Amino acid sequence: MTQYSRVSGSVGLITLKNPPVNQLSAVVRHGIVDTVQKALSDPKVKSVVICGQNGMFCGGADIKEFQTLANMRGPPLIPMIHSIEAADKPVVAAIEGGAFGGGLELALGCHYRIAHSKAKVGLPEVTLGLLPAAGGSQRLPRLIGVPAALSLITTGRHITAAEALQLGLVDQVADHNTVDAAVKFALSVAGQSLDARRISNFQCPPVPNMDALFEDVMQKVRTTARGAIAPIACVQAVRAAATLPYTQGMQREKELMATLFTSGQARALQYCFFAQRVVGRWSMPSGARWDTSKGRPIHKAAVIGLGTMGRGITVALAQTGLSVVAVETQEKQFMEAKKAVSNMLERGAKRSGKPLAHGKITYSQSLQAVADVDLVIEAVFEDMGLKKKVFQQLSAVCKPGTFLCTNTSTLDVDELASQTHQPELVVGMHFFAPAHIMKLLEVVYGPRSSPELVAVVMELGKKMGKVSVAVGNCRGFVGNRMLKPYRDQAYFLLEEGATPQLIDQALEEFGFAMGAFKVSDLSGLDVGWKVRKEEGLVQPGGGSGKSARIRNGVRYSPLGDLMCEQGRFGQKTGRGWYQYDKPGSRDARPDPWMHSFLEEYRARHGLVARRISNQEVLERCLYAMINEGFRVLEDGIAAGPEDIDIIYVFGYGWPRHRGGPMFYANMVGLEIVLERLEHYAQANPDMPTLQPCSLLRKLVASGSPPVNKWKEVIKNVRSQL
Ligand SMILES: CC(C)(COP(=O)(O)OP(=O)(O)OC[C@H]1O[C@@H](n2cnc3c(N)ncnc32)[C@H](O)[C@@H]1OP(=O)(O)O)[C@@H](O)C(=O)NCCC(=O)NCCSC(=O)CC(=O)CCCCCCCCCCCCC(=O)O
Ligand SMILES: NC(=O)C1=CN([C@@H]2O[C@H](COP(=O)(O)OP(=O)(O)OC[C@H]3O[C@@H](n4cnc5c(N)ncnc54)[C@H](O)[C@@H]3O)[C@@H](O)[C@H]2O)C=CC1
Repeated sequence: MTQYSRVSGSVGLITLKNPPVNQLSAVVRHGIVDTVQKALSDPKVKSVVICGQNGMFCGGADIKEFQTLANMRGPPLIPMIHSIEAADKPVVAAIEGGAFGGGLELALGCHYRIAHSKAKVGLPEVTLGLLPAAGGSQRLPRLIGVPAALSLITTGRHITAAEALQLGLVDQVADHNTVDAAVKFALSVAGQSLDARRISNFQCPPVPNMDALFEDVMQKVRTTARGAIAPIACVQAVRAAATLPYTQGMQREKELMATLFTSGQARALQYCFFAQRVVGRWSMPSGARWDTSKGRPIHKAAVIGLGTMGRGITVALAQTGLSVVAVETQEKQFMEAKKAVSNMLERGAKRSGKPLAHGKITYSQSLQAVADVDLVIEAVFEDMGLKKKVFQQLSAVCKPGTFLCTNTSTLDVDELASQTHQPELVVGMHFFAPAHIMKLLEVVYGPRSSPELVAVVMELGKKMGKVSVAVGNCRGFVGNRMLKPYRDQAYFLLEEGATPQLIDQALEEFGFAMGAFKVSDLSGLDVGWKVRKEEGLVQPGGGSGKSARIRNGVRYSPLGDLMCEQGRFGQKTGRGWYQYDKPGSRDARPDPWMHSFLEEYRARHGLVARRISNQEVLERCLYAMINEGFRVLEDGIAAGPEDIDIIYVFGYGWPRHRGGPMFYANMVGLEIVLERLEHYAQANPDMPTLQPCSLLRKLVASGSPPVNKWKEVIKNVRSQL
């Protein structure tokens, strides 16, 4: 709703009131239309201020209304904003908190904008698969120029009030009460001509070499968009602003929006927006929940093992302002880690403009140094024997009540918990490399983990700027468990006739940041080799004949093992599925050696190469992964499909505009996914991961409900188990 009052004698004050972010729902738009009319027709009112309640101007259109066109009743935004701009009394936007999307477009329709120094503004529509289609794509370039508008609209980034002032997006920045400042300002401009204040009348500031600029930006956007269409439409809309009169530009904005609005990508991106918030409302099978479990403050933390992960975790903790004790036993690693952490902190400080967090870290080569910390994160080698020993030592050294966390990527968290005096105080904190940059944190609880600890760790994740997802304990948890069948299929396809390039290209065209083989080269083939050796799966030389490709009764590809035997560990050795200029280089080039290696391998195993289509690559890799996702849901390891999707979008390079694997399955059609899995399972009876999961069958039998209704079917399936 919207509140109206007259203040300081002659200022009409319109306050948007719609928690949580004063989003422009139909009722608010009604309110704005009515109150603006009231203010303009009241002779005592000489100027108008629009503000929002509870320190927030406006979070934009109500995204929930976008679910169906039928939801979008009420006055449309565009004429509403035009009538404000056309008013003959000055209208001032008082921006506290933030003005985003339609909220900023409303402010751009006002004649003046005053922002609080802590406020942020932006046009984030692109992140929802849309463009600023309430005139934003046409007014912003006219106000701040084409290059700056392109940067804001194609990225959706939020900027500070100071940057907005510098760009000319706001007229004044207030340090104290913004509404008071706006009212004062409104009094001072009452009666003044508004001719030069209506942005739709402006010409876009001229740009030298405009064609070249747009070509360059379009090229960059196409490269980074990974198949997303909204950033491209955003460039096209700004181009219309730069080249067409306002009314024609608005027509173009409308046409482009019509295409985006009903696209699957917009649905996927809006699903991700809400899914990201859903995962914060975690629950455990015991019934413990985010809103009934309280954590306690952490003042001092420790990291054990300063290799690749420990260094990043130390930085991430220090950047939250915590005191950190960093422990590494090997002298060489100890010295290198100190230097590396210091460099990472310096780079972080430069990037963020925040002060260095150096002083908060103390280094030690002894576990005794962690005696007084509140929380420990262990990041030593992925070796159960070693980790068990470390947990026994931690349990003896740490003060009672210390939370003990492991960064293991696959091992059993419960087994580690059972090494300690207080197993309820142990969880997994699974970071992703590089740990100070990657946004995902899988929080792995066991049957004995205390809700208090889960609350503490979820909160700590938030402080580190992570998207934290609470999941149950099983091998590989959610992310790595689902990755295994995906990777296995990629290997099997190589055996059957594909090349690493063919598979990676299909996956990258789908939108993955990197294909399966480039990821494997990046993380190192030796990591999986070590695990497979420990599991007794590796036979030197790979064996020969069909039986060599069956281990424990299921299909197995020894290709990765053979690569490792040849020292091809990936980027670190300069050779892997691709070749690199030198060890450590990142520029992957196809390696002709691979061709003869695969030919010889196929001959040895009696395999005849066949043509593999992109469609088969996608169906086998993605549907195998999705099938495992259904098993994860059935087993209760993830609370809902949103948890899986957010893990994949933030941790595994899944294209956000496809919404995550489970949302994607829903978009493709569950009956189609089921039919294709049945087809591939029949052709490959030795690949049990292709056998459709019973939850998938149940969902199809229940009429393939939309993803937000799966939980009901899952509940039924679990209650029958
Ligand atoms: C605002 C924030 C920065 C606040 O952040 P924070 O404090 O961290 O809180 P959150 O946890 O994020 O959010 C709290 C709570 O609020 C909910 N929420 C936030 N924003 C919105 C919103 N805009 N709508 C609804 N709900 C919102 C959020 O979900 C949380 O609730 P919970 O889920 O219950 O936990 C941050 O929230 C933020 O960034 N918000 C989003 C800002 C944003 O992206 N705004 C842009 C929205 S899109 C927009 O404005 C577009 C337009 O205005 C254009 C409209 C033009 C319309 C024209 C339509 C033409 C259609 C043509 C079709 C033709 C087809 C045909 O005819 O065929
Ligand atoms: N590398 C990756 O991409 C990811 C790794 N992980 C997990 O993180 C953990 C660490 O992995 P990395 O950092 O890659 O390993 P790493 O090999 O780079 O580092 C491990 C470090 O632990 C040290 N260490 C060994 N025993 C120790 C002890 N008793 N006390 C103190 N330090 C000790 C080693 O000297 C080494 O510096 C593993 O469990 C791994 O599975 C999790 C996510 C991603």
